[in-house]
Amino acid sequence: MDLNFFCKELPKIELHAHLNGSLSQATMLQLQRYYVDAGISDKTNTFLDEFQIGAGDTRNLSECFQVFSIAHSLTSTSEALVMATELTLQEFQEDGCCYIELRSTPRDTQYITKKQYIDSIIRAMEKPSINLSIISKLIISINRASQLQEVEEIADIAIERHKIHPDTVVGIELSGNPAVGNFGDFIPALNRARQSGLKVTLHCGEVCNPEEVLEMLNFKPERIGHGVCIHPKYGGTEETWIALCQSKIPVEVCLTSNVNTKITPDYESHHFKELIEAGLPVVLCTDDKGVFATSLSQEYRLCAESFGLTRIQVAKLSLDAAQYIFSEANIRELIIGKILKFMNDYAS
Ligand SMILES: CNc1ncnc2c1ncn2[C@@H]1O[C@H](COP(=O)(O)O)[C@@H](O)[C@H]1O
Ligand SMILES: [Zn+2]
Repeated sequence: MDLNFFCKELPKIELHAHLNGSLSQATMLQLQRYYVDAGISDKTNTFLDEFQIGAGDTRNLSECFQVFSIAHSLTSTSEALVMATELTLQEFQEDGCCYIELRSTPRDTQYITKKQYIDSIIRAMEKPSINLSIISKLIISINRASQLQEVEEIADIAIERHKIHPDTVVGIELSGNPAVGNFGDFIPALNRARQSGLKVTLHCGEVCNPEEVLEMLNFKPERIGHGVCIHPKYGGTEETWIALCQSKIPVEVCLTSNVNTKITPDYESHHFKELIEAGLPVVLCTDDKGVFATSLSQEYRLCAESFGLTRIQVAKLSLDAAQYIFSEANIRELIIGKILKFMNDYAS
């Protein structure tokens, strides 16, 4: 079986995808059309080209964060959010993804409140207007640039919505420009969310900041995103690496995101290798498939090619990912069944 085809057909699990960064060009065009038809848009139209950051792009990590405002201007109403969520879930499904934990940062817009923002995504996940078989869950994001009052407000919304929709709202996370804000300031809100039953994942080690990495690992999140600057070879220290190895916290690995934002020089020198060699749990993820022009199956293929993985090793990555989802055991069993069936069919 051709590797491309194998990676696409393999039932996969996406655990690190930002809604607004995941919008494809096709979805953005459809959203644009919706705004024009509804008579509520005059912006963004000419900027869609600037949304993609491919290999060789000269933007640095901080500059990359500016592109999200283009997507944000296309997800400012309830209808647009429902559309954006449904179309994105459909794309992941068509790429062979059977389970996704999509994440997004609630925003007050000209048209909706933060609560309405979250409720629109929940509605699209629980009662989609199109036929979707992919299992979808929501992780609510807090942006590191937010003021403390806003952080508490988002934690409150996450706690409240988790109570009403415990099977849909499964986690809370910290993201945004890693050069901004201090992790310590977010601990009280994250602790409250955790006490209410929400799982926690943190963007960790996207820039060199060993003190913060240690603080984050001490917090014992259920997962971390990226984990680049943890190994001494990549901007971490002996101490941060030992702390990660001892913690055994699963790392959401985003190969193309790290290469395109130039945190990692190329695929072959990605810290995926060190993580695997140390026996640490990893999950391949896309981060922002729209911004970085990738897909989950492409991430699997790139990983297989860069590190010389066999088909069984590739399938095992997806199977292992089932252990780190935020959903209950019954969902885990369901996904494991799908992946094992694929592996058995492939072997026979
Ligand atoms: C490239 N690495 C990254 N590092 C940190 N945060 C990132 C990110 N990529 C995306 N985001 C976070 O996700 C938001 C867009 O999706 P939502 O509006 O939440 O759906 C960005 O504004 C940023 O806060
Ligand atoms: Zn991310």
